[in-house]
Amino acid sequence: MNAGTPILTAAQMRSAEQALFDAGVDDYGLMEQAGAAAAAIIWRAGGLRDTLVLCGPGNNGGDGFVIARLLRTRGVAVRVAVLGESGTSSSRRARAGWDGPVEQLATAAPATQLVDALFGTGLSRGLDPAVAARLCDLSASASHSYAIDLPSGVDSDSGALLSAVPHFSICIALGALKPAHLLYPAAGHVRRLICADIGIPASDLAHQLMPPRLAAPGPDDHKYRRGLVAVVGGTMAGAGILAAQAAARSGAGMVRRLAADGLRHGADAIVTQDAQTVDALHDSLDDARLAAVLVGPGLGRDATARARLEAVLRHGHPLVLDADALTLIDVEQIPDGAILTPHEGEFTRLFSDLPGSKIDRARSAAERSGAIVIYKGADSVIAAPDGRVAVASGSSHWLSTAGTGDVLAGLVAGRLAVTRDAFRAAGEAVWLHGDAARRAGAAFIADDLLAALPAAIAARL
Ligand SMILES: NC(=O)C1=CN([C@@H]2O[C@H](COP(=O)(O)OP(=O)(O)OC[C@H]3O[C@@H](n4cnc5c(N)ncnc54)[C@H](O)[C@@H]3O)[C@@H](O)[C@H]2O)[C@@H](O)CC1
Ligand SMILES: [K+]
Repeated sequence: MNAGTPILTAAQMRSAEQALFDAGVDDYGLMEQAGAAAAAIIWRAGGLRDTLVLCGPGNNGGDGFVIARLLRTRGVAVRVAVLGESGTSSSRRARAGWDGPVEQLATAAPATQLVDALFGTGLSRGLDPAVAARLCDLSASASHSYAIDLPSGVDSDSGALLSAVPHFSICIALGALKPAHLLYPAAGHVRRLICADIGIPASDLAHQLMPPRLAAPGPDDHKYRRGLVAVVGGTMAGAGILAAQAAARSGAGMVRRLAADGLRHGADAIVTQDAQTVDALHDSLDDARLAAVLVGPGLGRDATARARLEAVLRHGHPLVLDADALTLIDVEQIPDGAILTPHEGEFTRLFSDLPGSKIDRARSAAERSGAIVIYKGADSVIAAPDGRVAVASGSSHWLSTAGTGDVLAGLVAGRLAVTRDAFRAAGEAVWLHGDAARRAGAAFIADDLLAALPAAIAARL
């Protein structure tokens, strides 16, 4: 998987900054660099619009003073309003560099553009209600608003809203992404996210999910080398058929649907095998060429479903567990290296007691189960047992419709068969699923994603 922009917690950000200072980087110099990067983005987006910069008491406020000074040198009509005194040496220096008037947040008049430099990663609790209300009012009066590093009031590590938070046109992340840039609800308060490079080294295991690089088949490829996928059917045939069709359009060489419902077809390219009985299912799974097996979509939750799941587990093929399989299985039964695709409810049933942010919980679940976990949602988090994490952003909210999970599960199985690398397959599948949704537009149904998949794949070759 391509390494995307790193995601750092507030503590990781502080140690990354400290490492720079230990290596001789001047701490005020870093603030100047951060402020200059942010000012350049605001200048490009906003030009000469009159601007109000809100500066808080910490280094986020310091960034605000640098931004104000630099915008003014470009001829922008800038005003500054503060909340309290500047409390760090760098922020005091930045404030001293601003030679314009300083207003108070409580009484400052609105402007066309608002720059929120009240709080960043140092926020420890929600804003005072009067301060939060003031921020929301000033933001509502502005036509464009910019959050410096983070919208003030969001918890950087979890993406929770600690107080009322307005919606921002642009959030300028400084040095690295923070979990709150990608995790909901905070992620929903920013229309556009830009990460400004200020020389923070990319050292962490968590990254934003990037567009994958896929390979087209070569001259020596054949259907088995490209990957044979089996989709285990159950009581609800439609879910398995959707998943099998997604697997068939994922780049895999061949897909078999091991049907429990007779021989109802989806696409003619999919081989449907009659595997109604557990014995027949065993026979079908007894094939060393199987590169990925998907079980769960439409499986059912009764004794027959459980027997089918246990048959699958006994064969030891590379596995994707989805939907009903995640409801039937216990954590200790999950084979090492399997891929799990839980939504919130399934995740909570399997791993109820895990603390922390969605990233923390996905990472702990992967470590505990030995599996690759795709913790689904508007902000899907992919975690591996070795600590690697990729977070997908910007997915279409139209995906919240029946059957899209079956399509994702089929895609995951297909990419697993192609790549034989579970973490990579998970990332590729989540990306392609999101891109297919973007291509499908509005009010689509799960079947429409299937039609969009070849173009999504072609775009990544
Ligand atoms: N270390 C550095 O030199 C750099 C820091 N950067 C900026 O610095 C920010 C982090 O700075 P800080 O650690 O100073 O933190 P913040 O500026 O986010 O805020 C910390 C201050 O706010 C107070 N505080 C926290 N929650 C509060 C609340 N709810 N109500 C009132 N006061 C509250 C704290 O006691 C502290 O005084 C980053 O987000 C980024 O904007 C960037 O300039 C890059 C360089
Ligand atoms: K801010």
